[in-house]
Amino acid sequence: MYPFLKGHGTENDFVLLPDPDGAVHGELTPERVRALCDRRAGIGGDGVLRVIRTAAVGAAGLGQDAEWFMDYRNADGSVSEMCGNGVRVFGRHLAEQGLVDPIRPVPVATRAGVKVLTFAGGAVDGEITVDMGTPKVLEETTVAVGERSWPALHVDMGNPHAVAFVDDLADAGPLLDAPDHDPAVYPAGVNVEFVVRRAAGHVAMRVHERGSGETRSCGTGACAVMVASALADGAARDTAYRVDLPGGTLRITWTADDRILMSGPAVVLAEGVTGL
Ligand SMILES: N[C@H](CCC[C@H](N)C(=O)O)C(=O)O
Repeated sequence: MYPFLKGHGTENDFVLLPDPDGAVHGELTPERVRALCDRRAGIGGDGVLRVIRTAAVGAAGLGQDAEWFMDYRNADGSVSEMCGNGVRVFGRHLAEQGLVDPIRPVPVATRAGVKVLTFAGGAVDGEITVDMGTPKVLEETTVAVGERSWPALHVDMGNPHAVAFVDDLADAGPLLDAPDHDPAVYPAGVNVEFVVRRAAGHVAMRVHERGSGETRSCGTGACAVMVASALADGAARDTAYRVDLPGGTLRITWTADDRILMSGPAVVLAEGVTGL
């Protein structure tokens, strides 16, 4: 039997696997990840966060100045470079276990480089702000659901996103399958976000996540939505955007020195053991 915990950030939920030296869980096969994320026969989650020391993770961690590495997997077992909601839950777990001190900024290594977390008021249960690094704004493309298609902006947050503005979030339909996208633009698949404007500096979105389907929230996706919205609005840097998702709200700022800061909650709600 193996230890696990369950957590979420704005209802993007994860199975956490404590594995500090990589000796507990062995190889995290896609089959095992799928079994863990299965909402009927497993624990259930949009993804898995393996909590492992950077020194134990091998090449993916090389050169990263952080003690802990977030080994993220999507619910289908695929590997992704980064998970914004996941890294907040990851940080909350480390702080609750006394493995990091929330008084000081906490660096976390990922496949998209080191992300630095700041706990509001230095409190374990405080809102967490993540420096998500510099966004890459790439080409205009299109996405489609059934007969309907929309222009979309390719934004890379360490993982790939396509952001499409719609008149009504219901226009995107049931989002049961991945929206059609250009494989030449997204050879490794894509997270697709649909966004509507609510007011100046305030948007609402839905997301179909690569490897997990439609989720209640996507942190990197909310950052990509904010970037596309700020560009479309001609917003000044350091303008804070409110991004409403089905699972909650994230606050996102694009700084004058070209970094994206994402603030939001993180909850670890259960722990147990599993034979999966
Ligand atoms: N499905 C995404 C990874 C999880 C991103 C999302 N859960 C977040 O909070 O950023 C991908 O394959 O790039």
